[in-house]
Order: sequence, then C-alpha cells, then structure tokens
Amino acid sequence: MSRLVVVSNRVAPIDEGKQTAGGLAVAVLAALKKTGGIWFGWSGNVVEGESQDQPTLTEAGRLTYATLDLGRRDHDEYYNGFANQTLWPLFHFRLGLIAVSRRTRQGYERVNAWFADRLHPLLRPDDMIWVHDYHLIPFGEELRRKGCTQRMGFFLHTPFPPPELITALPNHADLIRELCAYDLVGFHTVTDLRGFLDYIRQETDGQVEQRGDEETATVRAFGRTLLAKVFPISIDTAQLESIARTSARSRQTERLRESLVGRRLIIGVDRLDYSKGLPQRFEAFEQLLLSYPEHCNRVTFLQVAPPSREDVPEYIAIRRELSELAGRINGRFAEFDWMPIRYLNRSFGQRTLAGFYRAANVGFVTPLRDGMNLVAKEYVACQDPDNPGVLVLSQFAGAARELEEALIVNPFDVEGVADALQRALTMPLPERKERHGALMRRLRNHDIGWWRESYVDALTRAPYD
Ligand SMILES: O=P(O)(O)OC[C@H]1O[C@H](O[C@H]2O[C@H](CO)[C@@H](O)[C@H](O)[C@H]2O)[C@H](O)[C@@H](O)[C@@H]1O
Ligand SMILES: O=c1ccn([C@@H]2O[C@H](COP(=O)(O)OP(=O)(O)O)[C@@H](O)[C@H]2O)c(=O)[nH]1
Repeated sequence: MSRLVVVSNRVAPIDEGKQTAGGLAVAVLAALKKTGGIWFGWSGNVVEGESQDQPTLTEAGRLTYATLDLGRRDHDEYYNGFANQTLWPLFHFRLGLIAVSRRTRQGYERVNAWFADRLHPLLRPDDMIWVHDYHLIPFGEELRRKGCTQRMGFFLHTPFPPPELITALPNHADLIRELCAYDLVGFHTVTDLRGFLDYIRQETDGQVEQRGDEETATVRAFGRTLLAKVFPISIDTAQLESIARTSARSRQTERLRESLVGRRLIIGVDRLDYSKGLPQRFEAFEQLLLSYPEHCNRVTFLQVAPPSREDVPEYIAIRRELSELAGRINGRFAEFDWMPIRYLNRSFGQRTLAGFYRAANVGFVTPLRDGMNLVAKEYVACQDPDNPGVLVLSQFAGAARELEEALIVNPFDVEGVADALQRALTMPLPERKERHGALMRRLRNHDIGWWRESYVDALTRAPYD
C-alpha cells in the first residue's frame, strides 16, 4: 500500500499529553495514527527572521512529523493575513469582515510554494498526498509545477460558500484553478459541494457531471479532471465513549459536580472565534433566565473558550465583547452563592473535556457557520446512555446534517434558542434516550475511521480521467 503523506498548516502537538484546540488536528491525528506516514506542516512556532530552512523530522511510532517554524513576515502574511483575514471570513459568509490586500495574497502564494519546495525532497513516487484546508489551496499546483504526478487530494474543513460570495475575492478564479490541481476535493456537506459545483458551472467553461447521490461529481475544468465528493468528518466514537466512562469519575469531573451543588449544567466548548456565535449564545442564556426565571440559581452555563488567532484584530474584538457580555449578564443575575456564566479563556485536554461533557445536561453548540463542529459529536459520544444530556445545535453547523435528533436551532433567533434550552432542560428521560440512541447509531457507523477510509479509498482510485 502507498505511503500516506498528510499536509496541513496545523499539526497536532507531538507531545500527546499536550492540549489541542482545533478539530482538524484532533481528527487528523486520530486518522493518521491508524495508517502511519508523514505529517508535514507548520510547527506552531514563529521565529524572528526567515522561516526555517529544512523541516525538523520527529518519529512517533509509525508516524513521522516534518515541521517548519515560520518567520514573522510569512506568518503575518500567510496565516494571520490571507488565510485568516480573507479566506476564513469569506468561507464563513462574513463578507463584511474580509480584508483584501495584494501583499497578503502574494505572501500566501509564496509560503505555499515554499512549503511545497520543502516537502518535495521527502516524497516517493508512489506516495498519496492528502492536503488539508484553506491555508494550503495552492500547495498541490505548486507540487505539480515541480513535476509531481502522485495522487493528490485536498479536504476543505470550512464551509464552501455560494459563488456569489466567492466572487467578492479578487482573482477568485486563480484560487479555484488551484483547487482543480488535485485529483480529489472533499467537503463536509452537500451544501459545501454545491457551492463549489455552482462556481464551476457559473464562473468557468468547465463541466460538472453529478452522480445520482448528490454527494459526488466529476469536474472537468482548467484542463483537469477531478472528483469532488462529500466526506463528513467525525470522531473516534468508541474511544471517546470509553474515555468518558472513565472520566465520569475523575477528580476534575468530581470537582465540577461538587461546585454545582445540585444545579443543572449547560456546556459550550469553542475556540474563541466570531464564527462560533458566542455573543448570541450568551444572550440566549440570558433570555432563558428572563423567560423561564425558575432556572435562576438552578442552572449554570460553563463556556470554555480558549483564545485563538490572537494577532487578528477581529479576534481581539470578540474577546473584549464576550468578557463584557459575561460580566454584564453575571452582574445582572448573580446571587452571592451563584454565578450564572462561568466563562473560561483556557483550553482543556480531551480527557477532562470528556468528563465535563458527561456531567452536562445540555451541550450548547450554536455557531453562525461551521464546517463540521466536532464538539457537537464529542458531546453526544460522551453521554451516559442511561441518562443522556441533550444537544442544542445550530442549523448552520455542518454537523446538523447528520445529527438530526439534536434540538436544531437558528443561532440568530435568541428567543428561539432560549426556548430550545428550556425544552432540553425539561425533556423527559425516554425522549432523551431515544434521541441519544439514534445519534449514537450514526456516530458509531460514521466515525473517524470511516471518514479516513472512505477518503483514502477514493484517492486510491485517482486519476479520474
Ligand atoms: O489552526 P487554528 O488557526 O488554531 O484553528 C483551528 C482549526 O480551526 C478550523 O477547524 C475546522 O476543522 C474542523 C475539523 O474538520 C471542523 O469541525 C470545524 O468546523 C472547522 O472550523 C480550521 O478549519 C482548521 O484548519 C484549524 O486548524
Ligand atoms: O479546550 C479545548 C477546546 C477544544 N478542544 C478540541 O478542539 C476541537 C474543536 O473542533 P471543532 O470542530 O469543534 O471546531 P474548530 O475549533 O476546529 O473550528 C474539538 O476536538 C475539541 O475537543 C480541546 O481539545 N480543548
């Protein structure tokens, strides 16, 4: 079997005990552990001066990490700039937040070419190369320019918006041409795939041949033939179930339970990102206390929100906004022995989170737009099947496509979300068990192994012309 070479901007910390916040790293680590191979990407370090010339190679079992430090200019233009101030808001339907600059676009292209140069000498002719996410769209075309003919796939972890939004990006056709250099392009949902196919139909001379199932299409564009397909990412369901059983009795979970002194718990876990809908979520919790005052002093909302992309102005702004909002709501409702919102700007490891999820009566996941949202799936997998909590989930998370038995909400409708919280907090046990059982059946069938195998299997069949 061919060796798998995974390329992503974010590589999970090599030291496994370290906490990761970000679904891509969590999921790719779970997938790569099974097959072994190379994981190539940014080390997470920013250095003064030039980016690191040669990758640092670290062996961990059957997996070799090849990582590079980024120089400050590269990091600013490629990661903070084009990736996170242009593509991220664009792909999350936030045209009002996009920054357009030739300097960062050039930096993005330059760093992609530079990354490709560094990986090239490590490649073998029969490798399969699997590139991840919006930071690295031009990477495949850069490798092709060097003569690489290996099978190459790309997976987009964010949403892909309709062409009406993509065309707001100057030189958008170049980005889509770069995407077409891959043999296989994967998306989380049918909606994301449709955005891509509509772009090809409306903005290029290319052709789309859609298969009957709506989830697969052959695309002929920019002189290439590729397969575009839906592969909803998932979690290591069985492992999480088992971790959650153990963590239910961990010291930290016990401490959390004791601190609640019998109150119900609502939990949210998100990177501190404007796409996650946190201000609206805090307001919905406030509305719960206003509309259903019987919950005052009886429910606690724990929001874990580790800071993310802290050099980007919009992330500095959302952090300030949330601190003020939590302070205002707590000031309004708190009692001398009860703080309604526990708002934590720090991250926790997966084991600790598993215990916290299990202790929570409600999983509160309300992004304004999200590629998938693994937290939603993790919350479900960590419940006690004999007394499960209820997931309140935004219709705009990719996960809502599969997790139909959650209480699906519109995160912009603060009063509607408060009503859903009320329904979750008062849902009878038989209904909770039925919903949880249905959700778990899907998560067991479609776990991270299924995601990896279906993607790799499709890539193995390339080329498609
Ligand atoms: O690497 P960072 O800038 O720290 O950000 C963390 C990751 O955020 C995004 O995650 C996405 O991938 C998840 C798994 O597919 C998905 O569930 C979630 O909806 C996405 O937001 C980003 O796309 C990753 O590249 C980042 O590493
Ligand atoms: O303190 C934290 C917060 C989050 N996460 C993990 O980070 C991932 C977040 O992925 P998700 O798809 O929900 O969103 P993303 O951050 O990738 O946009 C999940 O696996 C979380 O368990 C974590 O390990 N510690």
